Amino acid sequence: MKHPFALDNRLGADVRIAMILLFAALTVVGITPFAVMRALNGQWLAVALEVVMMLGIAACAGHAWRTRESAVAGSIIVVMVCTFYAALIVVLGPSVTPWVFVVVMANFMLAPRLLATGCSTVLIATALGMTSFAQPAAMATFAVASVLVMLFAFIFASLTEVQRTLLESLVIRDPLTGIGNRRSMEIELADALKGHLARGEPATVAVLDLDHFKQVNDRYGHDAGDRAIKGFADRVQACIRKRDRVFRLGGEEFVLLLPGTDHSGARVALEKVRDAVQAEPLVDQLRITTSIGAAMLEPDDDWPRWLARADSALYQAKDAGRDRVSFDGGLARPGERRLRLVAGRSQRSPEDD
Ligand SMILES: Nc1nc2c(ncn2[C@@H]2O[C@H](COP(=O)(O)OP(=O)(O)OP(=O)(O)O)[C@@H](O)[C@H]2O)c(=O)[nH]1
Repeated sequence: MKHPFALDNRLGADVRIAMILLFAALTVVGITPFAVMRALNGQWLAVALEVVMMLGIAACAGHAWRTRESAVAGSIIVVMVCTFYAALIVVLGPSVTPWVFVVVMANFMLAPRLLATGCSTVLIATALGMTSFAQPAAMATFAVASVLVMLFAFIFASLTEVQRTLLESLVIRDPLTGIGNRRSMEIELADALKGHLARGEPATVAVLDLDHFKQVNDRYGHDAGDRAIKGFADRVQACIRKRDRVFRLGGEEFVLLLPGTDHSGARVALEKVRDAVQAEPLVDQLRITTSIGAAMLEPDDDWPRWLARADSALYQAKDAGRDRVSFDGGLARPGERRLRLVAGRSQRSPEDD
């Protein structure tokens, strides 16, 4: 199964792929004239190193573009470029040493900070050890300048990472409960559906709705209602397996994804959740029950249909008296359930509660 917050990976991967493509393009534009010049001077070893490096970068960029797998491609480029530049410094001497600054900056944009720091340190050490500087002061200047560039790049990469994490959490997390929001549910449900259908594994999705929640707000205030919603999310998370996922769909409605779980397994898991919710007050002395509708994945499902079947079952649970688990596929045929879903939404009134 994919990472719980698949969108995190997508955001990160897209930025890194953009950096890899930019780096590949700039490398070709920046290095080709030097390679031509060296070819004219007969420096064939250096030309060979530069051409092989450009081809390697282009291959990694192409792989990243095709597969959207940016992390490995970025790391390979960093190791490769540092190795080739260390070799070029040995072959060509001080004339290529200034490129170290560019490579160090690029390292932190393409690879994780630890790898970038390691490779940059090795490159700087090689440049210091293999370059014959005119004076000790020139060597000291190069050493200090390159370490400062590495430090700035490290700090910049760290700040970018912090901002990316913040952005991710704004995009995919529900701010009240801290669990995944509707957007992350859509991504994970689509991924789970594809994976489970391909492997022929069962999976169940459930829609959970707090009962008579309007009365909670009306009697105890919106703040108590908010705390109850948060308490509910915590309670559900505490009694599900690690690979199960819970999302807040909106309001007092939640979605629970149970991968690798068939009808009987889901029945046990969902009864456990239902029981845990009503067993203790969610907030202050407030005891709330929950109704749950569930649907097992069927071969011709897409994720909205799968979810709609669970939602339809939720209305059966509500109609049957609440505080219960209902499975899709009971009384009505699919067409009828869909009609119930639409009608149920618009016709329910507070008096029903
Ligand atoms: N405190 C709080 N209340 C919310 C939030 N989102 C939705 N609600 C309230 O949840 C209530 C949902 O009410 P209804 O959809 O009528 O359902 P219900 O009262 O739970 O009744 P049943 O679902 O039929 O058992 C409404 O009063 C909403 O204002 C929220 O984020 N915080």
